[in-house]
Amino acid sequence: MAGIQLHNLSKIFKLKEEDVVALNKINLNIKDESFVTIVGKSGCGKTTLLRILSSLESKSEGEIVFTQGNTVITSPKIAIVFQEPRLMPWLTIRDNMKLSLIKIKNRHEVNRRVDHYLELLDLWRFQDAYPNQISGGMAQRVALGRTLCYEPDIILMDEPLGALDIYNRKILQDEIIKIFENCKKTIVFVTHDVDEALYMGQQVVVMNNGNLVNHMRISESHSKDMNSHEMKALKRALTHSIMDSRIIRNDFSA
Ligand SMILES: Nc1ncnc2c1ncn2[C@@H]1O[C@H](COP(=O)(O)OP(=O)(O)OP(=O)(O)O)[C@@H](O)[C@H]1O
Repeated sequence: MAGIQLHNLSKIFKLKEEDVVALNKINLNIKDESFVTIVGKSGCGKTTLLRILSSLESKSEGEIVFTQGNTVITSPKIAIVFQEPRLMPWLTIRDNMKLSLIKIKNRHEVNRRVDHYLELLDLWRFQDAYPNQISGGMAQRVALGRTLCYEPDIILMDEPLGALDIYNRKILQDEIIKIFENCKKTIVFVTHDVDEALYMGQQVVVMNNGNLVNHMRISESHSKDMNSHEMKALKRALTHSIMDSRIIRNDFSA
């Protein structure tokens, strides 16, 4: 497990005509074993942040510090789940899940992990099927299983449920929460959906135009009633900060 501290993190894309500030000196502290959701309009910098955290993109300025308790660590295991499951069509579900374990030579350990996550994600019956024989929701569950097999310290999720219908979305939301509670990972989950951000996160971070504009801590329990007065009020406040680009805080490191 690992925590993440962002210090004045910036990303500027240099285009021919102009510079695009995708992240503007943001400061954020994500604690070890916490579930943080990031919500904001399209283009506000959510994906850029995840891509920098996972080293798919370089930062322009600032610092990222990974921690374990009070100790700074250099290279935590980080995995990313995308909106599309990105499965290999010529491999079975079982073999797709093994892909993240390619560096592990011990076959017993590989099978132990794959068996464990096939079971946990209720994919056991489908282990010999191919991706074109399963539904979209199930394919995303396989993508999640492949990530969990890797046993990362930090899981970054970029709109992982965005392509699913509302029913499968709900089921997977609860499964991801259950996995978080069982496996105690640090999860950073990006979504456009305010309800999803509130329902899933222990903390919700709002981004707007490359800035951090709000940071809410939600009650510890994940059994949230989205129709309660408290959640409705939080939803109103979140929506307001997503829509109002005048508010800029950028420092939520405390
Ligand atoms: N490779 C790139 N080159 C130039 N500009 C980029 C690049 N990637 C992202 N941007 C710009 O950076 C800003 C943030 O983009 P980003 O994809 O991080 O937003 P987002 O919040 O994830 O959007 P969405 O929800 O639509 O995925 C946008 O203005 C985008 O056009």
